[in-house]
Amino acid sequence: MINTPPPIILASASPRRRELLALLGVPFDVRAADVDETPLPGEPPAEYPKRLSLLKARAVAETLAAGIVIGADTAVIHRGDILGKPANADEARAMLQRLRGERHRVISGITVIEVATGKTITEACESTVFMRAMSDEEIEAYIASGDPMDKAGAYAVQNVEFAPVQKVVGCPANVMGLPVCHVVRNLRRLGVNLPDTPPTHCDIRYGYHCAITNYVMPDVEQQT
Ligand SMILES: Cc1cn([C@H]2C[C@H](O)[C@@H](COP(=O)(O)OP(=O)(O)OP(=O)(O)O)O2)c(=O)[nH]c1=O
Repeated sequence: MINTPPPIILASASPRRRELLALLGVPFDVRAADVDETPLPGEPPAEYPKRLSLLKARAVAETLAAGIVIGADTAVIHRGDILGKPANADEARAMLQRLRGERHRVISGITVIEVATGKTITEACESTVFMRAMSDEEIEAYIASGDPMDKAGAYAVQNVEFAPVQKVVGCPANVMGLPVCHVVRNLRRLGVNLPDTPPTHCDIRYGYHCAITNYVMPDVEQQT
């Protein structure tokens, strides 16, 4: 008898997460999870994306009888404040103006749930991002492009025209919304058979790019 592997379900509406997960070369389905993303009063910024990734994965897992569900959430943290997705152009402007020329943390929480057993793993991945000093005019043009509106912190590291990031310390895929190496590690922990993946930031020093995403950053410093 041939054992069919459990389906993988990405609990996300984010096109970036879909693209990043697709790089692993395994089939998966996508189900958006609609959860309340309001931070809890006094919630430590580092806990927030972990809690939301768990909420998203659980919301989808509850609707399924089998499979492995992946939930993720990405938060930009600047001077102790959590910056989510901007609600409007004014918020986008305020976020970009406070982030320019400064460094901030990007933390993604990821949760994997094995539906049949309820086995759940939640982790966080943190990168440090240094933004370039951008002018008010550049910020206005970027807002007019519409790109900031569905991004935490109102920017996309992957936007090559605006190129808002000077340097990333840590994993660039994490900044884009899905730390792929963490996903690989945790799917394997749940017994998922994945094709070999190239070495990445999370396991060895590997040049100035992420070997899974093949995403070349302006200046990515490796972490050991
Ligand atoms: C900082 C940053 C965020 N992002 C994106 C990734 C996420 O899609 C988004 C952060 O918002 P999230 O709330 O983490 O995710 P989402 O609402 O887009 O999707 P879902 O909850 O359905 O999974 O910002 C980038 O694409 N590039 C970046 O540089």
